[in-house]
Parts: sequence; structure tokens; C-alpha cells
Amino acid sequence: MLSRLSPLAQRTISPRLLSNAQRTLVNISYPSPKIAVLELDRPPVNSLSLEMSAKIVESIKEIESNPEVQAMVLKSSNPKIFSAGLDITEMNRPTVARLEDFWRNIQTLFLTLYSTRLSTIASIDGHSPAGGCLLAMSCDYRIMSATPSYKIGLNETKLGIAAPYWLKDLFVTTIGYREAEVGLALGKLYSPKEALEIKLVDELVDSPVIDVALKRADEWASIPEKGRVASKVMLRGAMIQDLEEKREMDVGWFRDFIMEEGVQKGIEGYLKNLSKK
Ligand SMILES: CC/C=C\CC/C=C/CC(=O)SCCNC(=O)CCNC(=O)[C@H](O)C(C)(C)COP(=O)(O)OP(=O)(O)OC[C@H]1O[C@@H](n2cnc3c(N)ncnc32)[C@H](O)[C@@H]1OP(=O)(O)O
Repeated sequence: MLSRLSPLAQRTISPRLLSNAQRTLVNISYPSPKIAVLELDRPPVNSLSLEMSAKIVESIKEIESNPEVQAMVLKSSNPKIFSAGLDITEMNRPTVARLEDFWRNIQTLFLTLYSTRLSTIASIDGHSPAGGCLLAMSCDYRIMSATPSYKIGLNETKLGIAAPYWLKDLFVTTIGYREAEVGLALGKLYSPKEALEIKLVDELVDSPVIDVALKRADEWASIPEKGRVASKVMLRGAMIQDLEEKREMDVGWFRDFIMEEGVQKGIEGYLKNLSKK
């Protein structure tokens, strides 16, 4: 994997990211024959790089390939961050080829997680902004820690960017048009209590969230697969087909938006502020 980095990237990359290059990025375990746990494990914040999203997709496919498995819990190895969303460094002065590839992988991640035959339970024990919220919303059921300082939502506008149209659609489908309109415009990050009120999450629990997530996975896994999957396809099929048809148009929109000089300056400033904290 390292050999694919440019010489400049190899010189400037932090030792922590270098060690990430050797990590598995996700861990899979099977607490019972019908249930898998997919743990995100990309320190420091589980951000979604090209390699991370590809790895999650590969892992979901691996889990799906066992016909006995009916439910998958998505969790984080980080005790206070579910996922910090897209890896912002992927959008900071990228090459066009890498940026387009990155976005195709993010699309595939959404399509794979949103359409899997598995029942998917998000165990959100920590912050879940932007792409983290996308991961959670792509699951069938969301359980979040009640810890008041945690935040979830789509904060893209705060970075000077916009959510893609399909993420906007997912947000509208999940929380309704008016709440989505305000939430997207303001780049609003909700507390767990607020997230429950608008049904962005289904349940709040005191940590550890995983214990309840495993119980819910058991319940979902007990529903006969054929009918459960048929109803999932009925509800999600149209959105999946729409993006399948518009993938390259969406890649072009993303590339043109991100490569704009003003947007690049905004991303640079956002990254600097994050590192200064
Ligand atoms: C046309 C446009 C189309 C599509 C738009 C694309 C859609 C984008 C959606 C996204 O997902 S954009 C990413 C949005 N994510 C965020 O804004 C989250 C930013 N991060 C945070 O708010 C915080 O890091 C945190 C609340 C998640 C955790 O806080 P804390 O525990 O205090 O950690 P640090 O802030 O100190 O972060 C540690 C370390 O990690 C780096 N980092 C954080 N988030 C990201 C990220 N998303 N991508 C890359 N790197 C990130 C941060 O800079 C720190 O790095 P150091 O080197 O300074 O240690």
C-alpha cells in the first residue's frame, strides 16, 4: 500500500498514518453464528480514506458471503469517536485521479452498506459527524450513547462544501424535509438527545452501547430473511438504483466542486484549525 503513495506524500506523512498503512483498518468478529461485529479501527478518528472505505466494503462482502449470518453490528474501536467522517486530507490538494477514485469508493461504501441483505445496527459510542453520520444512517437501526457531549449530524457546510445529492436524500428520508433543510444549511451537529427527538437515531443508552446493540442484532436476526430483505429492497431500492445510474455524473460534480480554488482554501483552513486545537 505504501508504494502507491507519491514520494512527497511518503516524506510528509505522519508516523501515525504510516502505522495505519500496516493496520487491518477494520476487525471482524462473530459473537454468535448469526451475528457479526464489524469494528472500525483507523486511529486517531476512524476517518474514511480511500483504503478505509474499500476495506469496509470488502469486510461487508466477506460477512455477507456466510449465509448463516443475518445481522451485523457496526462499531468503533475508539471509545469516544464512531467516525470523524471522510478523511479531509483526501480532499486537500489531491490529484484529480485520486480524488475521483476516492469518491467512487465512498459511493460504493454507501451502496454496499445501504443495500446489504444483512440487518445492520450502528453502535454509535462517540462523535459521528458527516461521513460518520452517513455510515450510521446507512444502517437499519441506530443506537447512540446518551453522553451529552457527543455530536452527530451533517456539518459539511461548515467546511465550505455540500453533502452530495444522495446523502441529502438519505437525510431527508431519515429525519424529514424541514429538519433536513435546516440541518444541512447550518451544518448542524446534534446532541444525542436532539438526535433522538428528530429520529436521526432510534435509541439512546448509557455506555457501553455495544451490549444493547448486540441484543437488537439478536432481535433483527430472528426475523425470517426473505420477507425482511424484500421489505428493505422495497424501501431502499429506488435510491440505490438512482445513484447507480448517476454515479459518474456525481463523481464529476464532486471533483469540480472540490478542485475549486475557493473550496481548497476553505478545506485547508478547516484542517489547520483542527490540528491547532
Ligand atoms: C462537493 C462536495 C461533495 C461532497 C462532500 C463530501 C462530504 C463530506 C463529508 C465529510 O465527512 S467531511 C469530514 C467532516 N468531519 C469533520 O468535520 C470532523 C472533524 N473532526 C472533529 O470534529 C474532531 O476531530 C472529532 C470531534 C471527531 C474528535 O475530536 P478530538 O478527539 O478532539 O480529536 P482531534 O480533533 O484532536 O483530532 C485528532 C486528529 O485527527 C485529525 N482529524 C480529525 N478529523 C479528521 C478528518 N475527518 N479527516 C482527517 N483528519 C481528521 C485532526 O486533525 C487531528 O490530527 P493531528 O495531526 O492534529 O493530531
